[in-house]
Amino acid sequence: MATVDSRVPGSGDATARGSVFDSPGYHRARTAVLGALAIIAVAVLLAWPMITDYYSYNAAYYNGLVASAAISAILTISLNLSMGYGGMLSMMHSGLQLAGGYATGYLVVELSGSWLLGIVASVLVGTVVAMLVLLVSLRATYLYFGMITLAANLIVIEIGREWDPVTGGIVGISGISPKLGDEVMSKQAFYYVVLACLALMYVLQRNLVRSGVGRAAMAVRESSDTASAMGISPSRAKLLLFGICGGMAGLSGALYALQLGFINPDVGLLDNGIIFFVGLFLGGISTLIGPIIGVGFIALLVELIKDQARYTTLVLGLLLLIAMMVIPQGIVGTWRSSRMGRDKLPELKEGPLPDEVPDVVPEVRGVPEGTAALEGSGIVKHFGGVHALDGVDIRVMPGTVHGIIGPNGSGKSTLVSCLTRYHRIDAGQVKIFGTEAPATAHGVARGGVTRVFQVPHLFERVSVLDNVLTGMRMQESYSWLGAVLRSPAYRRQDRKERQEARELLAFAGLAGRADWLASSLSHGQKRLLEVVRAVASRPKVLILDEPATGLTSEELDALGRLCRVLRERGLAVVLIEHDVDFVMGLCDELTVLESGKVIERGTPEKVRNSAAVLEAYLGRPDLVEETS
Ligand SMILES: Nc1ncnc2c1ncn2[C@@H]1O[C@H](COP(=O)(O)OP(=O)(O)OP(=O)(O)O)[C@@H](O)[C@H]1O
Repeated sequence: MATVDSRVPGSGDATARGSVFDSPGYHRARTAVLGALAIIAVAVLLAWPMITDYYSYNAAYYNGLVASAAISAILTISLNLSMGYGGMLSMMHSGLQLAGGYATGYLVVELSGSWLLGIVASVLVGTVVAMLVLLVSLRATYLYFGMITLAANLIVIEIGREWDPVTGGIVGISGISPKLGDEVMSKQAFYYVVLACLALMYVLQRNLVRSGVGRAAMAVRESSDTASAMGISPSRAKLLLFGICGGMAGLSGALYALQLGFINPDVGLLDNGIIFFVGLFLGGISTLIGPIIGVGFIALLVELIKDQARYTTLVLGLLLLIAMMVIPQGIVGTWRSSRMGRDKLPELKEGPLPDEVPDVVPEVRGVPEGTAALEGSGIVKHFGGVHALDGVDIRVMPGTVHGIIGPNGSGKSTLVSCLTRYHRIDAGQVKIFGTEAPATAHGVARGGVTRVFQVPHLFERVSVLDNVLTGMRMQESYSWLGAVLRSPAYRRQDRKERQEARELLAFAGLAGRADWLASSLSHGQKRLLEVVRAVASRPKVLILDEPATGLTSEELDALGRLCRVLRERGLAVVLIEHDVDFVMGLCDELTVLESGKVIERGTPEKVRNSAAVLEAYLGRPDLVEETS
């Protein structure tokens, strides 16, 4: 799932046409200029040791300056992954850097190990510490997670101060140097090591963010309920991402210790972490290049005011304040959302809906005769004194559209939440194709039951296409390492998924919107997109909670057509809906609830004529007659 910054063009007003910024010529020129600037920047960085050697008596100082900025950029990329893409407020990044620094320091100085081994150890230590902290705070919300990481940061510093034999106590460890054979590596050679690490971490971040692994993490950031409905385990997604962030922070700690030759508890102090936060927000959080640009800018600024060093903190504070007030999306985010920086949207191609059903639409065959796709027996759910469900039985057969109707507050959504394990049931049993349903919501999704919520739960800040791709997460077989290394298997699957996602969008009449931000869609299109995303997860049972609300007649047709296709393909579709015409025209069977109890079940014909329904559900037989 890419974010606004990285690839997704435009926002709501992106339809504006006619200005020079929308012309293909401008976009070609912009790409050429940005490409040239990137090449110049890389060339300057690569030639930096030679440049400083030639122009300065103090080459080592200027060399070290850029190396330090690069090390900070690595840590800021890690912070970006955690806070920006993962939505996890981390206040322990300087502590992770410290832990990484200790690992290298101990290995190189105390155990006389190689610096390369030290780096590996630092990455491991950073990963383990981050994962441990995440494990104890799995249920913590954004702010509480932040406070737990703050506590963890203090603990790491304190351990550093007290664990003398390993950390050297208050004094720390000194004499940490990268050696090649018996010789200490030159500053220039080490500069290139740091640069290579930064390039690697940038690529790691980019590949991760653009893969299903990144999309899963961002889905959890947006809504863990929705992510669960896609079969994504929020805990696993967070653990993986924060573990990777910890490894990166550990790496920056190793490089820090190797560059300066020492590590002590002060490195972990939050004061030292401020530069990473300022760099991240100034450059642009949730943007790929933002952390590097932000940190680079600050490094330059700090150097320019070094004669007034006592004002550095004040300047950084003011800079952050101004950035937040003037460019809250940071330099890169602001550029990307400006007319100059925005990508050109493809022309909208609104044609007739394609007739051919895309292959990605799932198919369910070979279910033993009489086996229900989804079955709830004796479901009881109380919220305190409210008896939301009181012994509800429901059997949804494959290859049918099953409607659940009833007046407001009758328990329809609660029933669905119980069947999909979003609610813990007080009594009863849930079965999927005859087998006891898994205990967790994402387990149920993995068992083939996907749910679309009553209140839209789209991933608004990403593209329409990326929303659909997130739905495909369950089918992705590559590992995070495969995604980072862009293995052939990953690239094959990625290509296939993108093609399938576009076909599915076209089938639902959203072809022209694939590259739009989800937030820029109309209400009806959003609802439709949610259904498409759910279909992309290839469910065997699809539950739609009031999907028709706010849809235009064309969108309603597209939704009805999709539901019929799913039924033909053997899926069970569960439909909660107040639009009586839509329900009666589409459903094979209905379950009618009232005050948490089933008052009728059967064909639309039977329900339409049921006295209990006329009386209890509508309370207005005249209305039913009108709609029949
Ligand atoms: N989390 C909750 N806490 C307390 N009460 C709840 C909760 N969720 C639902 N209820 C109550 O349970 C009952 C059933 O609610 P539910 O939302 O399932 O009804 P519904 O049939 O889906 O209604 P609607 O058609 O308005 O969506 C209502 O009385 C509602 O107030």
